[in-house]
Amino acid sequence: MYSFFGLGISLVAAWVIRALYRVYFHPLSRYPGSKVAAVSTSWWEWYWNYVQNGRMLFEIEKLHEKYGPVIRIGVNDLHVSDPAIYQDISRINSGFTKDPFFYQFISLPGTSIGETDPSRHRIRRKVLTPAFSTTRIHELAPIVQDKTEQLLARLAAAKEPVCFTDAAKAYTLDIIGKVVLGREIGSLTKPEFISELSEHLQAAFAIGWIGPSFPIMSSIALWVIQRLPLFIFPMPQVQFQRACAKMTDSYLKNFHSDSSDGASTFSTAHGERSAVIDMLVDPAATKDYKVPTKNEVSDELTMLLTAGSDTSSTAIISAIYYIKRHEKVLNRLCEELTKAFPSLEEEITYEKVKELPYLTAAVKEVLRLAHPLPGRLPRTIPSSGYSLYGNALPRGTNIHTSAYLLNRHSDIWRDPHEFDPTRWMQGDSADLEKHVATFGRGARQCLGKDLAWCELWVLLANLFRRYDVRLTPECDTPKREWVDVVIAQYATKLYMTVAPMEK
Ligand code: HEM
Repeated sequence: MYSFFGLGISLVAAWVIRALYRVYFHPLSRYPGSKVAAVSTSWWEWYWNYVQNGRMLFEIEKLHEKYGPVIRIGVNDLHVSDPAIYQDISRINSGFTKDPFFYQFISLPGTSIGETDPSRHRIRRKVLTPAFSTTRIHELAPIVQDKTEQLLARLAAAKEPVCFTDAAKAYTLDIIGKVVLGREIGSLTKPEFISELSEHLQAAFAIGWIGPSFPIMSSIALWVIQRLPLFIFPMPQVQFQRACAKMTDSYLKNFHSDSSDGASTFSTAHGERSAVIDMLVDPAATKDYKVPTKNEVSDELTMLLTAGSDTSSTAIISAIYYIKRHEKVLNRLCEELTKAFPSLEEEITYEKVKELPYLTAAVKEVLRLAHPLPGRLPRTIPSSGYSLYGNALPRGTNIHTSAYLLNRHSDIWRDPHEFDPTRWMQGDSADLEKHVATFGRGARQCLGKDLAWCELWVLLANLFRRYDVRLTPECDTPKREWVDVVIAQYATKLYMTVAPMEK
C-alpha cells in the first residue's frame, strides 16, 4: 500500500518537475503563449481542436494579438505570424522539413504530401510533376469542361434550390477521380451528389484533428485498425484508403504498365488510362526511382484524391459566395465576361478564360481570403538550427505558420479584410503574389495548383456568363462562420438557384 502511494507521489512529483522545466527552463520558455501548451501540446490541441471543434487557429490569432509575432503553442512548437519569416522558412533549400508526427495524421507516410524526408520527397515529386504541369493542364482542361457542363446542366434543371456545397464537392471529386484514377467516380450523377467515395472522404475530414493531438497513441491505434477487418472498426480514413486500394488494384489488373513503353503509354485526357498511375509504376520515371508497391501506389492515389477534391471545392464555393455578396465585383465580372463572350452560344474555354484579367484578379482575391487550408503547417528546424530574430532555436523545434493569418497580415495587405480584386491589378501586385500562403511555398508547395486554377476559371466564367445565380436568403448573409478541421469547414452549406441569362 505504502509503495503504491510512494509511486503515485513520485510520478506526480516527476510530472510537476517536468512541467516546471517546460514552462521556465526549456529553450522555448522565453516565448509567450499558452502555458498549458508549453506543458502539454496534446491536451491544449485536443481542447481547442476537438472540444472546441477546430477553434485552435482563432485562439492562436488571439495569442498573437496579445503577445506579438511569435508565440509558443506546444512543448517544442512556436507559431509565427510574420510574412518575412514565412518567406525564409518556406524557401527552397531552407533546410526545414515537414514534421513527421503531424503529417502522419493529416496524410499518408511516403506520399507526395506525407513524405518528410527531403530526398525521397524530391524523387516522388519529380515523378508526379508532369501529371499536373501547366502543359498537362491544357490536356486535362476538356475533363474540367465536361464536368462543368454536367454540373451546370444539373443546376439549371433543378426545380428547388440546390445544395451547391455538395454539388461542388461532387464536381471536384469527379474531376480529380478522372485525372488520378482514369475513371468516372460519378458523384455528379448521384441524386444528392454523394458518392460512396465522397462519404468516406467527408467522414475522414470530420475527425481531422484527433490524430495530431495524441500522435503516439493514435499511431498505435491506426496501426492496429489498418490490420483489422473493416467491419470491426469502420474508421473513415481506413475505409477511404481501402476503397482507393480496390480501385488501384483493378486499374493495375486492367492496364498493366509495359515499362519498355514508358511515358508513351500515358493516357490522353479522355482515355481510360491514368497518367498518374502510369507514371508512378514506370521504373524509368526518373533516376534512382524505385517503383512503389501496390499499397504505396494506392496510398499516393488516396492522398491525391483527398488533396484535389475538398480543397478546390471549398475555394469554388467561397468564390461564388464572395462574388455574389459584392455587387460591384459581380457587375464588373459579368461585364468582362459579356465582352469576351458576346454570344451565349460561344464555348467558354480554359484557353480563353485564363486570359481575363478581372476574373483572374477576383479568383486571386478569393484564394487570399478563403484559403481552403487555413491552419498551421509545421516545419521542423534542421540540424544546423535556426536563428529567429537573432535568438538561436534548437534543431527539432517546429515553427508553424497559417495561411489565415499570413494572408491578412497588415505588413503586406492594405485593408486586409476587404474583398477587393483590384488590389491584384495594380503596379505592385506581382510582388504580392509571393505573400499568399494559400498553396504553400517552396519545395512543398501545392502540386495541383494549376488544376485548381483551371477548375476555378472554367466554372466561374461559365456560371456567371450563362446564368443568373441566386443564393437562398439563409445563405446570403454578411458572414460565413467556419472552423479549421485541417480544411476550412463552414457552419452552413451554400444553397442556390440558377436561371439562364437572357440572350
Ligand atoms: C484551391 C485548391 C487547393 C489548395 C488551396 C491547396 C493547398 C495546398 C497546400 C497549402 C499545400 C501544402 C501542404 C503542406 O505544406 O503540408 C498543398 C500541397 C499539395 N497539394 Fe494542394 N491545394 C489545392 C488543390 C490541389 C489539387 C487540385 C491537387 C491535385 C492533386 C493538389 C495536390 C497537392 C499535392 C500533391 C500536395 C503536396 C505537394 C508536395 O508536398 O510536394 N492540391 N496544397
